[in-house]
Amino acid sequence: MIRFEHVTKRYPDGTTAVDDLSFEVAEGELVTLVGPSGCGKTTTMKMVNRLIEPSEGRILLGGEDIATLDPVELRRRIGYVIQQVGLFPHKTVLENTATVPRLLGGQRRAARERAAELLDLVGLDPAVHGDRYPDQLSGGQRQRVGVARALAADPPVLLMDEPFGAVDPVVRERLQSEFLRLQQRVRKTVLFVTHDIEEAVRLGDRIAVYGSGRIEQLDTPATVLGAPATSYVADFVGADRGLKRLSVTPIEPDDLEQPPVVRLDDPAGAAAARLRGEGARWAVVLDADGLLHGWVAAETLGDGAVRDHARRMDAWLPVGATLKQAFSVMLQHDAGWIAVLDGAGGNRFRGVLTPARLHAALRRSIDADARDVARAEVELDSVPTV
Ligand SMILES: Nc1ncnc2c1ncn2[C@@H]1O[C@H](COP(=O)(O)OP(=O)(O)OP(=O)(O)O)[C@@H](O)[C@H]1O
Repeated sequence: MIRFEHVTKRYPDGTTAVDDLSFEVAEGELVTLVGPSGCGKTTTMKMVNRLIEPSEGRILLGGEDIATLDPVELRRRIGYVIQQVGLFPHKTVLENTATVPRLLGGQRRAARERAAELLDLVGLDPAVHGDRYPDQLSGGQRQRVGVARALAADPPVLLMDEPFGAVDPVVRERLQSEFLRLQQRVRKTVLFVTHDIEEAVRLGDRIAVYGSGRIEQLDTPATVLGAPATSYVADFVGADRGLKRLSVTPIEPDDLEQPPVVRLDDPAGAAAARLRGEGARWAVVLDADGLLHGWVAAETLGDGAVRDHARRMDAWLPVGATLKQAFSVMLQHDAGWIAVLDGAGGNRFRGVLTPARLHAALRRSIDADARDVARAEVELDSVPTV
């Protein structure tokens, strides 16, 4: 979808900001460009919407060489979100968001309806925030308006340059989650610049780690963290990359422990006998529809039904959530285990994750990468030398 072919940018003063860059961002893919200040990320991005022209090489968008396109026409196909959002201060939030559809010749009413939909999509209530002016919003809210405005012309491509850089870490994390959810719905082709490796890991389908003017490694977050291609990348992603892996390793059904399961309406005596027989100290409790209710300790089971003794357990996660989320939910609920349910609204109970299982899952993912690296080394070794 976006393809860089041997792109170099040399500024008039002789600085080579980007040096012979070749890579591709697939349709619907989000690639984060990450690296230290001055390594050429912004230059790379601005060449895509022709705010900067390359010195050599070419960039293709949907197969077309962008040098042959009218820049204004090109920019209509590309949403652009930057840190200093650049909203019009004298226009309301709704008017700001509706600007581009209006410029494209849309009717006022249709443009405003579309703008309201977009504000809703980025988590702002048009009825509450639509008529405010930018200086009546928080920094995080302004960023959301920036994203809504970039989406207004429904461009297939989004360029985002440190869009969440100016907000505090808590708001930033929330904006990231919301943006991820949004991207799952709209599936734009996105180039996202950040100098924050955590953000790059969290958002990117793939990460491009920049050295000076060059990409040192372009791969999935798990591979960049697990098998850094060079010592530069290893240094950049940091010594705590094992911890960062938690945020990119999903919970898989095989990671789960299967404790005994009882139903709310089961007779307590029978449940107690069963748990004794299995040597189990507790069981997960499901309701009549098979949905998670909570848990019950074997020693508390007396008369009546399981429901008379069961305790509620609200901490759960869907299959596919990350180990970091699991760890965080465990800490938040001070729980020794958390239930894992089918995602996608199914909510069927799949098993539980314990700290021991979490550790095993982390090991599994590290070992898998170690095998990949070993395999790559064997392949390298088998290349004949002359
Ligand atoms: N107009 C210019 N003239 C000369 N050199 C420039 C110009 N713009 C950028 N540079 C240089 O090109 C290099 C890459 O700059 P660029 O803005 O792409 O980096 P970056 O990775 O986006 O940095 P940051 O994270 O600080 O924004 C830097 O050394 C910068 O000083």
